[in-house]
This record gives sequence, structure tokens and C-alpha cells, in this order.
Amino acid sequence: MVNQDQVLDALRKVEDPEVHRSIVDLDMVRNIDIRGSHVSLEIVLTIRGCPLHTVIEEDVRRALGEVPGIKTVDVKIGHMTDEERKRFAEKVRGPQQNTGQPLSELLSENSGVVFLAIASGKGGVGKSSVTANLARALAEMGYRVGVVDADIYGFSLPAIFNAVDKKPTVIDEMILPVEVEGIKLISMHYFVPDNSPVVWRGPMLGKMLRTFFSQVHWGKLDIVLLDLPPGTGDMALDVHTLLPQCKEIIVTTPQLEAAEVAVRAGIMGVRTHHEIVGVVENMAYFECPGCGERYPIFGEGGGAKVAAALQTEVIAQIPMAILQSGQKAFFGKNSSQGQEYALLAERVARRLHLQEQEQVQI
Ligand SMILES: Nc1ncnc2c1ncn2[C@@H]1O[C@H](COP(=O)(O)OP(=O)(O)OP(=O)(O)O)[C@@H](O)[C@H]1O
Repeated sequence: MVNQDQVLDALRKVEDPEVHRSIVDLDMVRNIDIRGSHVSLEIVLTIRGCPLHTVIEEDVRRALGEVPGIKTVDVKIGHMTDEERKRFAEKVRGPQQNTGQPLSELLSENSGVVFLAIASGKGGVGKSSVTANLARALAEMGYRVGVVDADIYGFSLPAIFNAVDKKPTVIDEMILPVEVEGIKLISMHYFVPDNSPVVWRGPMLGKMLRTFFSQVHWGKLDIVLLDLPPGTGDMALDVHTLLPQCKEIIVTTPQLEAAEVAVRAGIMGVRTHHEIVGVVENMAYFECPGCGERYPIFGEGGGAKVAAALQTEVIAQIPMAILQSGQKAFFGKNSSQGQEYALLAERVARRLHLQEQEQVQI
């Protein structure tokens, strides 16, 4: 007859879909009762009505179904008490962290993580689109990617990722980021009541970033992309203070006016000792789908100008796309933009010395 240890061993392979740790290690399994080939048990979830309960239940049934000698399984779903939830959160995030340290040190699980800020001189050049597409392309290369939407004036990443209606799970002051296509995303969008305007002052970005790193449980990551607000304000300074080793990509369009302000944003990055990884020229040209001819709709030379001024290189030129109303600039890997983003991700990975990963299918 099957024994309790065999049941627990099988369940050890089942992970909580948000925390990505074994439900046995997280004390989520209760009341195992074995009668011949029938096993009944209870799984306790952190919150009532957790939308992921069907996923866990199916995984439990599948795992037990593979154990010889088990024919039928009865899974009851229960919920943790406040005390149990507290213990769960402590288990996941480890001992309470000291928020006086630089953020990078707070990420004890992520000591080797690379921070890459995406900056631009002015809004509307495609900084958020670059962040989202680069995140996707890096995830497709197999990297574990986190994205912080630090563009506090216009948090647009949830919309680009089609994740506006998702909600981070909050367990006893521990926040689990939203996950889209394997990418972990956190944004102020999830913490302000319906579209209410947020009046931000300089130090608030620091406070927000601190919260995002001290209370958000990211799990293991290889790289964190930060979508910075446009411009040269105190933000780069804040990011530098909090993440001294942060690298930077500067986004511009080919227009010379955009390039001039992008140079200023880049200089701000250099002054704060952020290594500039390169310049991404977005909406660099439009390629005629019929004849393949390239048209420089916004002129030429902006990217090269920024790169020369900052003593770096243009590491991608992203073609312009014709977008339908409401369509986001989030490109599939077969599009010409998607292919450029794949090349950009390879360059970024090389320049940042990310460890090689196995390609994943998204
Ligand atoms: N390659 C592209 N082709 C066509 N449209 C694009 C491209 N990249 C971005 N866009 C569009 O340009 C607009 C601005 O993009 P995005 O929001 O990413 O810019 P941003 O620099 O982050 O601006 P803000 O800081 O104001 O949010 C969006 O409508 C986006 O869909």
C-alpha cells in the first residue's frame, strides 16, 4: 500500500504557480488520508477564491496519478489563517530585510542580477515599447526577466503587455509581481485607484523603487529592466543612488530634436556613473512591404548623433510599424521589428555578460 512519504514525495514536485516553490515546502498540504488506493488531502491556499486553485488542483492530481498504487484522489481546497499566511510570507521572502541598504543588496536571492534602465530625453519616442519588446526577446532567449515600470508619469507597460486587468497577489505585505509570458512585471498602475492622477515629487520615485524591491518577491532573476520616466530630472540620480551598478540604454528617434534631449538624458546617466550600453534608434525608417525600400520618415542620424556624443554605439534601429487604432507596439518575433529586437537582445546579453541560456518557446 502507498504510504504518506510516497505521497509527499510526489507532491514535492508540485509548485505554487506564483511563488514557484514546492507546495510541500510551503506547508500547503494538510490532512493526507490514505485508504487502499484512494488518497484524500487538503491544499490550503493563501487567499480565498484564489484564481489559481484549479491549476494547483490539476497539478496535484497529475502528480499523484503517477504514483503506482494510487487510483483515486480527492482534493479539498482550504485557506490559510492570518497566522499561517504570515508564516508563508516569511518562508517565501526570508527574514525581513533592512531597507536602509542599496536596493541591489536587498535582493539577496538575486545577487548576480543585472539592472538595465531604459531612458529617453523626451516622451513618445518609444521607451516603453523598447522596454517591453526587449524584455520579451530576452525572455525568449531563456533569461528570467523582471520589469519595473518606473515611468511614474505614464505607466504604460501594463497596457503594452495586455495586463491592465491583472492584479499582483498581496500576502501579508509581500507583493507577487504580475506575470506575462514568463516576464515579471510591477507597475504603479496596480496600486493607484482607477486612473487617478498621481502627483509625484522627486523622492517618491526612490520610495516607490524601494517598495518595489523590498516588498515585491521577484524570485530568481537574471535581469531587471527599468522603464525610467522621460527627461533628465532627479530620476537618474535616484536610480543611481538606489542601484549604483545600473546600466543604461538610451532611446531616441532619428529626429535631431529628439536626439538633442536624448544626449542630455545620456549625459545625466554618465554623470551618475551609469554605464551606457548603447543607443536604440526607434522608428528609424519605414520599410515598404511591397518593394522593401526604406523611407526615413523621421529623418536620419539621430541615433548616430546620440551615440557619438555619449561615446557609445547604436545597438538597434527599429523600423516603424503601421499600427491599427489601439494596437500596441509589441511585436511578434516574425515581424521585422521583432527580428531587430531579437538581435538587440543578443547584443545586450553579450554586452552585459549574461550567462548563456537555452532558447525557450513563448
Ligand atoms: N517602432 C514603432 N513603430 C510604430 N509605432 C511605434 C513604434 N514604437 C513605438 N510606437 C508608438 O509610439 C508611441 C509612443 O511609444 P511609447 O509609449 O513606447 O513611448 P515612450 O517613449 O515610452 O513615451 P512615454 O514616456 O510618453 O510613455 C506609442 O503609441 C507606440 O505605440
